[in-house]
Amino acid sequence: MNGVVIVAAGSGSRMKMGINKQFIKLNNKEIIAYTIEKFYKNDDIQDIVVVIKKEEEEFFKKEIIEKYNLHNIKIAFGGKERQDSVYNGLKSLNKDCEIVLIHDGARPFVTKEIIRKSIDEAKENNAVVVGVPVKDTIKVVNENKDIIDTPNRSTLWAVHTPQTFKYDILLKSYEDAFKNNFYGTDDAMLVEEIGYKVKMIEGSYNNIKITTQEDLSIGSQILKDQI
Ligand SMILES: Nc1ccn([C@@H]2O[C@H](COP(=O)(O)OP(=O)(O)OP(=O)(O)O)[C@@H](O)[C@H]2O)c(=O)n1
Ligand SMILES: C[C@](O)(CO)[C@H](O)COP(=O)(O)O
Repeated sequence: MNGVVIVAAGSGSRMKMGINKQFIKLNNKEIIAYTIEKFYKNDDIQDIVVVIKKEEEEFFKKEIIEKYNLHNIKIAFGGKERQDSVYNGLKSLNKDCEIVLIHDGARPFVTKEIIRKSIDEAKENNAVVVGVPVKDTIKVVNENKDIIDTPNRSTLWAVHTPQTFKYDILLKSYEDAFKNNFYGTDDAMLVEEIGYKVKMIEGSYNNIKITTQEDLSIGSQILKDQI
């Protein structure tokens, strides 16, 4: 059985619109509704957990679950950091979950192909993330903004979600991380920390995370192109 944890319990502080960015509408539909539907209308996925803020439960049930007729979606509640939210979602998955995908609620442009490829590769390789090669030259700077390094661009990828794992490996990585008070900025970091290899697979430059207001107009354009 394949399950997905969709994390949507952030605050959207960089969006600066005073609401959880996941409830902002793009072309008349909420961002989180697009994201859930990518997994809901997908035969490769049998179990869906959406992690939300406790105080947004009523709104989420009425304005997303009921409005878009979504059945058998499980709800878990988020924590302080993204990592806490993912862990709460992981614990709500069906006990016979073999492959788990972790996906940001704020990445509505994930495709069926990316989901399929992630599951196939995770079965072979235990742990995989999607990403894209960076197009810009990346500089490392110090606190004074002096450039201190220019890493070789051919080794650099920007990492997206889904990040996909054999369930047992991811659960163990999360348990160890909390034991050691280790916090990462993505799921793969926790798996790397306990010594597993994580494979990168090429995703799409359109699989953006809606983070700032600029991303809303980019997102509307991607939607038009996808229709
Ligand atoms: N405690 C948290 C923090 C983040 N997320 C989710 O993780 C994803 C990626 O996080 P990010 O883009 O940083 O979202 P926010 O935390 O909402 O945004 P910001 O950092 O601008 O406040 C989002 O779908 C967000 O809802 C979550 O479920 N729980
Ligand atoms: C997991 C992630 O989507 C990879 O890019 C990202 O790290 C989560 O969001 P944040 O912006 O780093 O909080």
